[in-house]
Amino acid sequence: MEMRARESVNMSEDLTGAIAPYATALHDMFLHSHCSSCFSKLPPQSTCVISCTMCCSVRYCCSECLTSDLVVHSSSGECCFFVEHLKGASPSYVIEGTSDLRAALRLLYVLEMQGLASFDSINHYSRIGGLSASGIEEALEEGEDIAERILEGSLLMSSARKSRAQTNVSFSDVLKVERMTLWAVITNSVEVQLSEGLAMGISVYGPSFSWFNHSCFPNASYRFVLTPNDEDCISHKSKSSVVPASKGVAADVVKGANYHFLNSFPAICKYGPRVVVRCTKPINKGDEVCITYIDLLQTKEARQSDLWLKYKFICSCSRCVASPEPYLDLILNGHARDLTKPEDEVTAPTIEDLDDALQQAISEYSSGDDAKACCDIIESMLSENLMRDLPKGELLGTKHILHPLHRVCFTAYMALASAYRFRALSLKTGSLHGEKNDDLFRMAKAAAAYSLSLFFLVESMKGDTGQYLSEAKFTFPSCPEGFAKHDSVKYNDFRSTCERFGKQMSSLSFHCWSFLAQGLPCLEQIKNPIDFSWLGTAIFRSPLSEDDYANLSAHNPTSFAMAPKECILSLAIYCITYCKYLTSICYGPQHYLADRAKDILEGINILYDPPLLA
Ligand SMILES: C[S@@+](CC[C@H](N)C(=O)[O-])C[C@H]1O[C@@H](n2cnc3c(N)ncnc32)[C@H](O)[C@@H]1O
Repeated sequence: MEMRARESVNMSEDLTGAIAPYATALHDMFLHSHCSSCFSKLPPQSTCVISCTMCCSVRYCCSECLTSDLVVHSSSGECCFFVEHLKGASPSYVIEGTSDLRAALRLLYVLEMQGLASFDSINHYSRIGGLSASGIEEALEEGEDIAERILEGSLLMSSARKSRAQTNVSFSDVLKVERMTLWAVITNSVEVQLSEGLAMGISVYGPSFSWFNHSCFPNASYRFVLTPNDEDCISHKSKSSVVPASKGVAADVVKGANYHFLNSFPAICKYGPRVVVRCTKPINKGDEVCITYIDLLQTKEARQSDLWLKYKFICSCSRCVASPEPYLDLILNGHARDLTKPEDEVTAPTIEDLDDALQQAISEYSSGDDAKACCDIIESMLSENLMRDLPKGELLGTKHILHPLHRVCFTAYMALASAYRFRALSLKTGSLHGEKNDDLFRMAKAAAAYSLSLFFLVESMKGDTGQYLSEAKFTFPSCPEGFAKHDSVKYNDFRSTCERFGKQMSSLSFHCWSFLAQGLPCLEQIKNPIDFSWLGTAIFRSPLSEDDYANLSAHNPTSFAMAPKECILSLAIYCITYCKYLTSICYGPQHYLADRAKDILEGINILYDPPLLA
C-alpha cells in the first residue's frame, strides 16, 4: 500500500488532519513522570496524579485520562504484565524497555474488540488491522536480536493476556497473532517526540498514517500534537489530501483491509499524541507521498542497513536507485577524498576504526554525561587524521587520513557541537565568576564553531544547485520573518530565501571564522570554511564565483567593518531566523520550535536600541 496526493499541493501544507492513534505506550523511563493516557508531564507532588491501584506502574494526570485509558490498560493484559510477568522477562527487555510489547498488547486488544484481528487477514495478507506485518519470516529466520525479541515478547504477551482479569474476547492459543502484532508494532510504530525534544514513547496509527512508505528523498514530514492542550497545533483540515493506492496484487488488500471502515474506527485513544502529515515539497496530483523512517544524512549502505535491521526491507526509492550516485551520497561516502591523497592511504578498515572510536566516544557521552572526555577523544582523533591544507609531503607518513567532508567528520562535528553546548550549559548553571566565565565563553564559542562547520559541510552537499550561494542580498529586516507567518510557502520563495541566507552566512563566517576556530586545533587547520575548491572541479562546483571570492578576500578580518562579536551575533540571528523558517515549513508556524526561536529573537531585540528586527 502507499499514499498518493489526491490533488496538487504547495510545499508546507498539512496533508492530513490530526490522526488519533490505535495504541500508544510511554517508554519505561517516563512511566512515572508522564501521563500514560495523554503523554503530558505530570506535575511533581501533585495530589491530582492518579496511579493504577493494581500495578502502580502507570500514572494519569486527571480522572478523565484515567477513565479513558484504564479499561485498555487492564483488559489488554498490560496491568498483569507489570504485576506478574515483567520479572520473568530477559535482560534485553529489562534494559531496552517494554514499550513495544505493551503497545502490542494494547493494539491487539483494541483490534480484537473491533473484530479486526482475524486469522484470514493475518494469513492471507500478512496484515493485522490493515497494518503490514510483512518481513516477519525474514526477521525470524535471521535469528538475531530482533528474532529473540519477537519470540520472547510474544510469549510474554500471551501469558499476560491469559492472566488478565475479566474478558469476553476469545484469543488464540497459538502465538502467531501475538507475534504478528508485535512485529506490526515494531515496523509501523513511530517514536513520539514532544516539546521536550525527547522520544517519550511509541504510537501506532491506523492505515491513514501507517500506509505512508519510506523514501530517502521524502516529500513529507510529520509532527505530533497533544489534545486538548495543543489546539493551536492541530490541523483543522477536514479532508485529507492523500488517498491510499495499491500496486499489483496488493489491490486485494484495500478491499480486505477495508480502508474506509478502518478509518472510521472510533478513537480508542481519546487523548494521546495525534499525528499530522505535512508536505515539505510541492507535490503533484497522483504523486506518491513519502516520509522518512530513518536518519537521512547517512551513506546509502548505512541507510539500507538501518532499514533492513529494523524493518526487513530493501529501499527502492529514487535516491537509492539513482545512477550515478547523487552528489550528497558521494560526499557522505567520502569518495571526494581521493582527489588530493594517495589512494592507498585511506582504506575502508581505517575509516571503520575511526567510526568505531567515534561511536564509542559518543555513546560514553550520551550514557555517562562525560562531555569533556567525548570532546577530548574526538578532537584528538580529528587533529591526528584530518587532511586539510597540509602540504602533500606530510600526508605520506600519516596512517589514517580523514577527508574533512567525510561522514566521520560530519558526525564528529555534530557530536562536538552538542558536547560543547552541553558543557557551556552545565557551567551556566554554576556561579559565573572569574575563570568560569572564560570557560563558558570558550565552550559556547567552540559549539558555535563546530555548528558552523556543520552548516558548511551540509551546504557543500548541495552540489547539484551549483551557484547556490551567489547573487541575492540578505538584509535582516527583510529576512523570512514574513514567510514564516504563512502556513504555506511557495517553492520559489523558499529557494530565494535559502540563497539569501547562504550568501549572508558565507560572508559573515568568512570574517569571524579565525576568531571562532582559535584554540580548536582541528578547526584551526581550516583556513576558510566556505572554500571547498580543493575538492577539485570534477566533483565540486563552487558555491561562489571567482569574483565573489575575490571580493570576500579583499576584506581581511581586521579591515572588515564588523567586529567578530557583532559578526557572531548577526550569525546567531540569521541562524535562529532560518531555523524558525524551516520549522514553519516542516512542522507548521505554531510548532514549539518556531515559538522558541521567536522568543529568543525577541529577547535579543530587547537588548538593542534601535531594535535589530524591524
Ligand atoms: C509502515 S509500512 C508502509 C505501508 C506498507 N507499504 C503497506 O503496504 O502497509 C512499512 C512497510 O512498507 C514497505 N516499504 C515502505 N517503504 C519502502 C521502500 N522505500 N522500499 C521498499 N519497501 C518499502 C516495507 O515492507 C515496510 O516494512
